[in-house]
Amino acid sequence: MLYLVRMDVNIPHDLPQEQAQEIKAREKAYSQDLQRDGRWKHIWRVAGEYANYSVFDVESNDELHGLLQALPLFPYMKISVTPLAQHPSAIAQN
Ligand SMILES: O=C(O)C[C@H]1C=CC(=O)O1
Repeated sequence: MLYLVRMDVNIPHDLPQEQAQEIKAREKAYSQDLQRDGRWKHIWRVAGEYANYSVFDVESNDELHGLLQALPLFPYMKISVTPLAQHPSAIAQN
């Protein structure tokens, strides 16, 4: 199942810089592991914003929720999820 996910990041200004850098490094490693195993299919920066649009390919809502909840930046993100279905006019099956 495919999901379009938007993540808006809002790290509090009073979080120590070193701690923020450590969380971002863990986030990057976690994200890249999921990209390598194929469950995090796309990640795009929203131009001009500390936000991304991502596409996940997972088995269920529960699996997606588990992956998102484990994001190191999860406490500092607003996340919105849109389930995707096939469009009848699409020439490619995703
Ligand atoms: O920078 C972001 O958009 C937030 C987050 C998502 C993946 C990652 O490495 O950082």
